[in-house]
Amino acid sequence: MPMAELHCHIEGAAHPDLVRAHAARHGIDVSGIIRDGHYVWHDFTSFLAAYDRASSVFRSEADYADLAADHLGRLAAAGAIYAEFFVSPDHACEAGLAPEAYVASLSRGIEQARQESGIEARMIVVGVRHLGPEAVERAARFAARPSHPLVTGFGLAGDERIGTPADFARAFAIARDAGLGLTAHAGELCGPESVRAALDALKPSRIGHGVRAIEDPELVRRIVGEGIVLEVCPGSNLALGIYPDAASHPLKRLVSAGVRVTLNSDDPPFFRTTLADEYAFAAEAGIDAGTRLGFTRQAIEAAFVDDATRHRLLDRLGRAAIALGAPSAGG
Ligand SMILES: Nc1ncnc2[nH]cnc12
Ligand SMILES: [Zn+2]
Repeated sequence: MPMAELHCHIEGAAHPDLVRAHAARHGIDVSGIIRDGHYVWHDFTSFLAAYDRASSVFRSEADYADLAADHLGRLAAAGAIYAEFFVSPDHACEAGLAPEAYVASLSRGIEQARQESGIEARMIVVGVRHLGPEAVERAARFAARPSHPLVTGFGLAGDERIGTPADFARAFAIARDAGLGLTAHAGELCGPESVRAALDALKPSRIGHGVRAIEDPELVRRIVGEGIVLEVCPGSNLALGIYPDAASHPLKRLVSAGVRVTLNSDDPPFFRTTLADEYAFAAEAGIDAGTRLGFTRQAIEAAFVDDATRHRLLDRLGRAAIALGAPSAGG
């Protein structure tokens, strides 16, 4: 099945073996976050701490170029034709690399993957919510510089329980004025009020997660009416205990309500998932192949790319669907 992804954190895509190898080179102890070849954490706070620690082992430009090429190569091998990933200048600074060098090296990884597999990719700079409005504005000012052609979006990640979306309105205004696409994590740890506040204050075209909007039918109607796209990450939600089991996850109910849904892996090895697993989750939830193909079309339609690239990707999707003998990816 041809796939596309809009929501994955690049450091969160790092495989534990790769992190261990870099950690050994730099003399960093990662025994507290990797055991038996898997990341260990027990709640959202300890997940974020493990994520920060894993991020700290990527220090050189080559480290990041390899990480992006490895991530995109895996996606392409599984059938993805397009991927956006989040990049965090704050994490690069923490690891001792200047944001410019960070984005330049990730861009090289994107170019390498494109040449090797044909996958197209873009980057979304994120501000980290729990670092506060100043840090998020700094990230927005960096994203707004016209010097990184593959940076096409700006977003808000981090701990949704800290602060309110209005705190970040200035950062989003900077990014909007620079012509960047906008997305914000909301409705993951917190409920529908958090999604509503993000829509009101930040005016993004996409919401990262947003699944807890399902708790408020009026908000679901607003999301449908305004054409807001949800970057749904079922494997992440289950791993973090947002929902106790697959049957409780609202993916199918969101689709039935008419919400524009995309499927995403968020931080795949942390949550023991892949993008292909997310599509398989949808199939197991009873979502038919045409609708699953529609998730890919939805992602390309909502992607932060220029129109020529979007048309090329839609064309490629159409041809892949025909080759599969798949039902239409309409909708
Ligand atoms: N699932 C997630 N939610 C918020 N911030 C994150 N940063 C990395 N993964 C995240
Ligand atoms: Zn995320």
